[in-house]
Amino acid sequence: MESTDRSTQAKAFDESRTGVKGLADSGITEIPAMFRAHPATLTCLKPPSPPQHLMVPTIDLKGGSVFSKNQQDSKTRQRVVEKIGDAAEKWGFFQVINHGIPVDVLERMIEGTRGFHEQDQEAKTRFYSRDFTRDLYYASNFDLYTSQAASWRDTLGCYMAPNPPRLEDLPVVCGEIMMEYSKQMKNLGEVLFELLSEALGLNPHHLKDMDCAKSQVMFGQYYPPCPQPDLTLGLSKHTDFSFITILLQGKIGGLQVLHDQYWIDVPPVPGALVINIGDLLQLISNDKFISAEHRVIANGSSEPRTSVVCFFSTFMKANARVYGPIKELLSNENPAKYRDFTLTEFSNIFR
Ligand SMILES: O=C(O)CCC(=O)C(=O)O
Ligand SMILES: [Fe+2]
Repeated sequence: MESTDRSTQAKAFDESRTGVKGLADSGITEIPAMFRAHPATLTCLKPPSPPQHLMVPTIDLKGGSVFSKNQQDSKTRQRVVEKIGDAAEKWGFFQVINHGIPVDVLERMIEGTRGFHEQDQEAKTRFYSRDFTRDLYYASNFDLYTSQAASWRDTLGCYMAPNPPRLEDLPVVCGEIMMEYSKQMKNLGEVLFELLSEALGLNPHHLKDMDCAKSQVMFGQYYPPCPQPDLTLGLSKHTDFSFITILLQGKIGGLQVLHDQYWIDVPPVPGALVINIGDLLQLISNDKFISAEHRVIANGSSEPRTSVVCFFSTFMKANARVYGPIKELLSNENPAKYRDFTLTEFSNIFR
């Protein structure tokens, strides 16, 4: 496709403000050319099957033992710390169960997100924006004008912390559950940063004291059924610009992580949350933990796929705070692999 065609199509799509859901609802049987992925990407969608034993680790946080400071639970906690450290080093991804967040909160968050994307177009379009520094926006494809091909997905984005939005500024259909879910994410995030600090051999408060748990951005991702799922992606391969990311997937799979040259499915596990290490934690851990590439294949089912992503990150907001490899982790044998960056510099690179 000519690049001018591509940008004309992208502009018309953008100006329609109806997102990919609008295209899917119009009943098209072929996806527009601007969504067709490059042949090399498409080949990569049919990779050789990975060996059976390669599975993203699932870690049981066993409520009480990880959350309490009880002495007799310290052995269980130590084992959890080891498993988390191992997963963060080798995979950059793991799932957690028994994390303490009630199932009904997870379900209501998925339903709320779906409700946002499935409400009347007018109710949604008033939030439509390509200014991703805004506190709240609904849009399709952050990189609409720059990517090789667009992806089959719409997004509701919101900065939730440290300055939470006002309930009255949030969409009615999902505002309350977003506020509640964000509090739950803060609590779980703090527990995870404690465990990750210990896994790095640091005191449990180290990462929290560096403000890793302070900023939160939430994405309500919506992947409508795609008429030609073999020709595009739901979300192209990327790493996350965050310290960590907590992902809630609905019932429909599609998330894959790149591990040992294989694309490995991360199947939805009822009640579980997926945790992944982002670029910022890879940087401050001096590559001890890895920010793994991942992607979402286009949704070939007849139901929409919904996921809720909570990034511990300032994302596109300007922030002068400086981060570099943690000094306590460095030695003659392990010199710093990165220089110090401000978060603003980092987000410009990411952009
Ligand atoms: O929807 C998903 O399962 C993954 C989303 C994701 O990777 C992201 O938003 O960065
Ligand atoms: Fe991601």
